Amino acid sequence: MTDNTIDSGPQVGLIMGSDSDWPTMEAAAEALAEFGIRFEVGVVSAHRTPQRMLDYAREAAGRGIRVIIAGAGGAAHLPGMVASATPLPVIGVPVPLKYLDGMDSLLSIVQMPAGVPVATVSIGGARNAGLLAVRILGASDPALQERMSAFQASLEAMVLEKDKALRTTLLG
Ligand SMILES: Nc1c(C(=O)O)ncn1[C@@H]1O[C@H](COP(=O)(O)O)[C@@H](O)[C@H]1O
Repeated sequence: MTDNTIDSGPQVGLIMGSDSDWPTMEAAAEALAEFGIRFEVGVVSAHRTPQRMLDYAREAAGRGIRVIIAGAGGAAHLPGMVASATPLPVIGVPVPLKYLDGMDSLLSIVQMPAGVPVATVSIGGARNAGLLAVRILGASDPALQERMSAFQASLEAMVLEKDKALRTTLLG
């Protein structure tokens, strides 16, 4: 029997350690929306709400979530801790803060011990996190994969257009 609740529920969980991360994380939401991906957004902190973080990670797969994007700044333990408590793929976004320019977040997220992977994008790379989530979902959804291919073709067309414009400006 089909579980309509799961089929129509969010496919991606977009979480962040604080609402102050939203200006960075918003780009992930935009990318998901561009591809028509159903997603949920929430603040979950390993440091400040450890029980909520564990509950979220343990229940996500059962609710129909298929990919988790987790953004955090500073001592960014959220993505790794979530990955430790779910079998779902977790994409970590290092959020740059006032000090250390996000290097602290990047190193906190990327240096996971073997066995507990977090797919880490660049500092502030939330758009790529959203696009990576689309690609993961597209691996089992040919129509979505086709849309990703079309998006990639549009990138190529955009670059060729820029190349043409630059040459025209420089060479007349
Ligand atoms: N890195 C974490 C975690 C965590 O990893 O559990 N929880 C909050 N934070 C981060 O603290 C920064 C400052 O948060 P506030 O702006 O709320 O003080 C944010 O970038 C957040 O992701």
